[in-house]
Amino acid sequence: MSAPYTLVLLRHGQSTWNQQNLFTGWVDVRLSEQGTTEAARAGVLLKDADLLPDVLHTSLLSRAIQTANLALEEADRMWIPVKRSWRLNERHYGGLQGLDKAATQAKFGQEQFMLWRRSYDTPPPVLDDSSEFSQAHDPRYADLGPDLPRTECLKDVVERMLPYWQSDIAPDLRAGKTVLVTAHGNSLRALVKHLDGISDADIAELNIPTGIPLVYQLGEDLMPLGPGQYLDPEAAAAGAAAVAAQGNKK
Ligand SMILES: O=C(O)[C@@H](CO)OP(=O)(O)O
Repeated sequence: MSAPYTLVLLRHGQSTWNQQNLFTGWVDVRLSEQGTTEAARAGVLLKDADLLPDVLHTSLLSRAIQTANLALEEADRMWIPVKRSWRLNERHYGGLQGLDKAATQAKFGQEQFMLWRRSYDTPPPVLDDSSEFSQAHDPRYADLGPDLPRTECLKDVVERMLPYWQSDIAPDLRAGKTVLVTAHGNSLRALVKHLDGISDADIAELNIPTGIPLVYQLGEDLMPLGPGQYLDPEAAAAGAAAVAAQGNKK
């Protein structure tokens, strides 16, 4: 098949921990009620735009899987093939997993908080394997061995996500399939950084809203032919602003 190729990125709907304003990372929390509504609406938006996915790629985290299921049910595409990979997981938030974002900002100050949250190459402290928020003993990651992260910065996410983009997503795009990738705020920031050529400094400003499909048309080189388009731009702008403000939430 020849270009343009169609790629749809979808961050999971609001999770219970997004709702409670907690750092989540690899902790496997589910969608909130609002999140299930957002996920189903994402499917309606896809259907209304006549963007019917032929193949789905998700992370191994339940909130992304639930989101894809709900969206594909609305779009009547539950039957499409699925591949899941830890490489699409949220950024591992290390020792911040399970902590309240506003309390963390109050305790460490805004500068340190933003460094951990949005700098490109400063990872949070390592999470100990004995923590209740650790994934060291989670069977879904049993084959990862030394690849299992205990903290990650966005640079680490780019480095573990891009090989999957090349090996698994790119061939589906080149085969002419409409590809849906259902993932997370920071794994999608990593992918958008690659696609839009955003600098290490400027990526700090990018926030991805929950539950709104972001559509790219890609050329032969699998780079965008134009800017990505949210299917509901107004809701996307409001959602991104809400994500940006999470440290200030009471
Ligand atoms: O907590 C997290 O895992 C992420 C996404 O919800 O948060 P942040 O936007 O602060 O990187």
